[in-house]
Amino acid sequence: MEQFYTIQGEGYNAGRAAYFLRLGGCDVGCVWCDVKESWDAGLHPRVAIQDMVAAVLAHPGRNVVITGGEPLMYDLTELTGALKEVGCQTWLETSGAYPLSGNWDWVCVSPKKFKAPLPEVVAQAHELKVVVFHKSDFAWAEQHAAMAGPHTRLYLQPEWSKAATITPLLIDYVKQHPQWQVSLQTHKYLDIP
Ligand SMILES: C[S@@+](CC[C@H](N)C(=O)[O-])C[C@H]1O[C@@H](n2cnc3c(N)ncnc32)[C@H](O)[C@@H]1O
Ligand SMILES: Nc1nc2[nH]cc(C(=O)O)c2c(=O)[nH]1
Ligand code: SF4
Ligand SMILES: [Mg+2]
Repeated sequence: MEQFYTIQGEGYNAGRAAYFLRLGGCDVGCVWCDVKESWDAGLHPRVAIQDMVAAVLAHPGRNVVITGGEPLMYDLTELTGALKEVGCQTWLETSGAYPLSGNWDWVCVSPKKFKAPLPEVVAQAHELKVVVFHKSDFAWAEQHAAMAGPHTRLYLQPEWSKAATITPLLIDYVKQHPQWQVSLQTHKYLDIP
C-alpha cells in the first residue's frame, strides 16, 4: 500500500530508524483502526518483492517493519527471505489473526477483540502490544499475556482518539502491574509518518 522510511514509533523498538512496508488488506475490522484505507487490498497497486528490497537498500537503515493492513494474510516467506538475504532485520506488526509465516527478528502481536489472535501466534510473540480503548481492555491484555511466553515484552498503548482519558488509567495500571510497560505512538507526537 505504501512504504516510507521513518522512526519506529511504538513498542520495544521505538526510536529506531526503520523502513516501513505497509501491505494492503485487512478483515479484522477494528472500529478505531488508524489506517482504514489499508483494508481493501484491491485499491492498492501490487509491488514486486525485488522493488521493495531495492527501495529499502536505497536508505541507510537496515531495520524493516512489515505492517498493514494485516500482513499475515499473505505468506511472508519470500519477502522476509529476500530482506534477510541482503542483511535486513525483519520486524512484524500483526494482529495475530492469521498463521505466522516468514523469518522474523522481532514479532509484535497486537490482539484484537474484533478477530482474536491464534494462540500459537501469541505464543511466538517477542512483544505483546495491547491497544487500550476502554477499561475492559486491561482484562483482554491479561488474558493474552497469559498465553505469551515468559520472555515476551508486555506493552499497553492508548487508543489515539481516547488518549487523553485512557492514558491516566494506563499509567495507574502499569504502576500497579509493573510487568507491563507504556507504549505511546510517539510518531504522532513527533508528526512524522
Ligand atoms: C495499523 S496496525 C497494522 C498491523 C496489524 N494489522 C495490527 O493491528 O497489529 C499497527 C499497529 O497500530 C495499532 N493501532 C491501530 N490503530 C490504533 C489507534 N487508533 N490507536 C493506537 N494504536 C493503534 C495496532 O494495534 C497495531 O499495533
Ligand atoms: N512511525 C511509525 N511507527 C509505527 N509503528 C507501527 C506502525 C504501524 O502502523 O504499523 C507505525 C507507523 O505507522 N509509523
Ligand atoms: S487489525 Fe490492524 S490494520 Fe486491521 S483493522 Fe485492526 S488495527 Fe487496523
Ligand atoms: Mg501506524
